[in-house]
Amino acid sequence: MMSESGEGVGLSFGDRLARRIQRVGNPVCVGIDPRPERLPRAILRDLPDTAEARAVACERYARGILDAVADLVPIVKFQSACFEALGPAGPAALDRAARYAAQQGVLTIFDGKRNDIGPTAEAYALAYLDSDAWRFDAMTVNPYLGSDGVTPFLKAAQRHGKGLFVLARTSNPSAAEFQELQVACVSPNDAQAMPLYQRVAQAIVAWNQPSAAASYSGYGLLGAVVGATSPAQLAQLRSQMPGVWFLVPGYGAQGGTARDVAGGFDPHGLGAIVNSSRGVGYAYEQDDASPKADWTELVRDAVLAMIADLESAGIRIARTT
Ligand SMILES: O=C(O)c1cc(=O)[nH]c(=O)n1[C@@H]1O[C@H](COP(=O)(O)O)[C@@H](O)[C@H]1O
Repeated sequence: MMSESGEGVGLSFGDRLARRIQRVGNPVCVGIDPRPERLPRAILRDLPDTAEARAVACERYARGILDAVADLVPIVKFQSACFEALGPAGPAALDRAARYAAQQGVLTIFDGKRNDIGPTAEAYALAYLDSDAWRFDAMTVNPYLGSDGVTPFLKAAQRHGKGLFVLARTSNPSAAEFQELQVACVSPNDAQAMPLYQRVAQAIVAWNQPSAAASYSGYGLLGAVVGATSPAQLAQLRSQMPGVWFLVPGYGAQGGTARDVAGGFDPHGLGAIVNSSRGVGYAYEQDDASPKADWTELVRDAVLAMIADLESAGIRIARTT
């Protein structure tokens, strides 16, 4: 079973992402993180005060964003927490929105940062990658439990041409608390200490190697999440992790700039997707006085501005047809 997007059906996730980025000519990932209190007035107007109504409103918001950007960007990322926060109706709204995204031809990431012990990870992999229950092209995974917690996702992703983005060096203020702890490897031959995120990066490279070697683009099915808020680590990891896609959150609302993310790309402008959720999805809040009637036009303008900003930092991708 491959992506419903029809984008390069038959190709691995790494190749499908490369192809789609080259088709649209930019590496922007639009984050869809709906917060009921921040939805556009046009959606909030006459909204009944029920959980079901809020979930339908968030779905309308997600569809509005997709209508505005699906032809512009390679990929979108749904923040599961924002839908789960709406109660039982939230995940159902997420499912409808994700299916709509697939119909629009844009690739999709389920951002739920899932993991558990092996057998439970298998159940998560069954839900998000193996079965028809959810239709996403990729998902985020937390590697804290070690390789037996990641392997079920890896195997399911391989079976179905899907992708994984594994947390490596996250964008949040406390990221260094554990991720930069110096760890020594168990083998006495390998006594050199390194930050924990570097050890995770090494594991990601090893897990990714077979699919990268078999790909056309050189990029495998695994990605690493590396925040825009640590540009030095991002650039260092790029050189250490050839063939691994980066999902780079933290641009915009968290302070990351185009210059900060530039080190995440390879010389061809591939290798990374840069996420912006609030900076794009709530662009209409900045511009209440805008003569543009439709909030989705302001969201589209924000994406065009982000693309131009990334280009100004040298992130350019040659378009292919
Ligand atoms: O995996 C993620 O997407 C993620 C990892 C990380 O290190 N930092 C991070 O911000 N994210 C997610 O990326 C999005 C960032 O949102 P904005 O700060 O509004 O652009 C949110 O959905 C976060 O949960």
